[in-house]
Amino acid sequence: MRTIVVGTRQSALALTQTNQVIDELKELSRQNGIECEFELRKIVTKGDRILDVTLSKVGGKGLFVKEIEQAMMDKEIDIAVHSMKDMPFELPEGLMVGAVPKRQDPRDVLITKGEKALDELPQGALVGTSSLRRSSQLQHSRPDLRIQPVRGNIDSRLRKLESEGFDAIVLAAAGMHRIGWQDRISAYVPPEVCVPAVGQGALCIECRADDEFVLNLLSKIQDDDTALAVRAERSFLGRLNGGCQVPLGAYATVERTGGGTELSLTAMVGSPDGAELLKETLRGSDPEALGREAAEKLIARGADRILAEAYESGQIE
Ligand SMILES: NCc1[nH]cc(CCC(=O)O)c1CC(=O)O
Repeated sequence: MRTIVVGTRQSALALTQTNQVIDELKELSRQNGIECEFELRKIVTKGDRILDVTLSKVGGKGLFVKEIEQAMMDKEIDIAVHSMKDMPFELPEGLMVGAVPKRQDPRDVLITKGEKALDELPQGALVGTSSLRRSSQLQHSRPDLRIQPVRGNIDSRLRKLESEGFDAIVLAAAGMHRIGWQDRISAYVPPEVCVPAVGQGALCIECRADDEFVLNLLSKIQDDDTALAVRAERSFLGRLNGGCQVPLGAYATVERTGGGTELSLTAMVGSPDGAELLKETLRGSDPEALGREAAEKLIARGADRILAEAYESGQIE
């Protein structure tokens, strides 16, 4: 019987979402008569070892993913469960996205002291986020807000809400729901106000491209609509050169009509201070073409210049 070794980071979120996927895969393999067992292997990544350093100074997003991918190429592990939004645009040769399960809530949320929506925060409120995408869009609708970086895993960011005097911090709804802390969410920020990060709320199950057994198993957990939406969003990301330390976001939804599938993609690029905010919403049926088209429309309006300027001050989600 095949034992599938699942690599994971050790954060509360990584462990929880990996275990949730393993439970689902166990059930799906039983239903489909696929004989296998699962084993969890914890991996400490460079990103985890240097959680208090500004990530842009040490090389950016792939930091949470690279060592896990190396372990997969070395056959120490067979699959890994990542947050889709942490995935760099390009995967290493020999690895692939084996499946994209059904997406969780893609929205950003505010965690405040007391129940407060964005427009109820006091004048000049101190808001914690290290994401230029979030700061750009929040400052665009509330220029009075003071934004300050806050890093660390979800649990340490929540502690910093108290210890560092923030009026609010911004997190992804999906993470809070997955670890069962939805009660701490004070308000949901609508995607019209804050376009989510590319892939936010979705998971990526990565595997070796030649592992037929695993690919067959993973096909059972794939959600086709989520996979299509994420392809459109990531095509946009790829066309704008993939940097995730930059203020861009994209969110796609899928509608199945009688005739076929239609995607709607909203993409944004903004300056970190929110003074400039460009958005496009497009519809179409080819996810890659839609992402490219959105990028080209935004580039024609100056997105390249905004991103180049923001890159200098690069921070990270
Ligand atoms: N930036 C880190 C990160 N990567 C994935 C999530 C959880 C949400 C998701 O899976 O999209 C988070 C935390 C957050 O942004 O609040």
